[in-house]
Amino acid sequence: MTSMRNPVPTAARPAVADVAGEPAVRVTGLGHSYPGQPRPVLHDVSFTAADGELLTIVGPSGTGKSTLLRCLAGLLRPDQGEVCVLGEPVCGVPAGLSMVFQDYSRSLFPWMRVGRNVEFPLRATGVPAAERRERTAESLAAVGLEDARRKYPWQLSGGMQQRVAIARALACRPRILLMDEPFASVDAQTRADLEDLTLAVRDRFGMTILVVTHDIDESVYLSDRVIVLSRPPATVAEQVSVDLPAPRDQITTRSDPRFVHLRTDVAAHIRGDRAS
Ligand SMILES: Nc1ncnc2c1ncn2[C@@H]1O[C@H](COP(=O)(O)OP(=O)(O)OP(=O)(O)O)[C@@H](O)[C@H]1O
Repeated sequence: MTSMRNPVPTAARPAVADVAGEPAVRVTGLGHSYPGQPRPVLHDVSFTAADGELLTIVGPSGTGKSTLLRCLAGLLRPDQGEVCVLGEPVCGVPAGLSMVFQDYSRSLFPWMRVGRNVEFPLRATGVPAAERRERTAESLAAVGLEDARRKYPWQLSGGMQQRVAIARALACRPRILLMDEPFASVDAQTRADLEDLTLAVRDRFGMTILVVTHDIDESVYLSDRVIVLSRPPATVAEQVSVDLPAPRDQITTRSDPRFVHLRTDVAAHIRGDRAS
């Protein structure tokens, strides 16, 4: 497999507002119900993410993790509360925010070569051709796919396709990256590589990353903080700070006794065995 340890571009970020003293993401009293459903999915969800922080969001199956992420991305309008991204209330997809979905096969266009896929959002936002080429090359290099530019997505493995999806998000130079179960559809080794790629990207860009995952070990390995959602209607049951040293390493970090303690703690909070 191509090396994933290539440098991630430290490129200029899009011009987005920064409101002094505001966290990168602020969620206040968020509630959401789907039409026709007997009860709300989310109820009074509140938390913040600091600039450069990596948060994971975990919780029981079907509790509203993806719904929460879609509210943050401006894809769903909550019926209660407020989401602020970079100090601005969200009422549409915020500038400076990109999202990576679980299903890369549906998020990439099969009829476009990899390079075209990566530059697609840049074309849509009117980035000039020379800069599009530069950003596409940088982003593909960042995920170890510099040689795949002229291939079609269906000529790549699942893990490589997800790296293309990550490269496409990086090409937008986001301040905030949302990832919805991004590694759920790849094998264990590729998953570990993509986890390390995510940490490398965060370190290089200093971007704020929020990851929804079902995998408790992954949540502890990646996080500065784990947000545990309760059963529906979901609220924040617990926030677990992860004080494991950096840089993290798949072998050393996961065999650290503190890692084992933290994963047990998160698992207990998901099951509702442990009071806040
Ligand atoms: N578009 C929709 N219309 C109606 N109900 C929906 C819609 N999307 C999700 N739901 C319901 O909202 C609840 C939360 O779904 P969501 O996908 O946000 O949970 P999740 O925690 O991400 O799930 P999982 O753990 O299975 O990935 C579920 O009961 C789901 O059936």
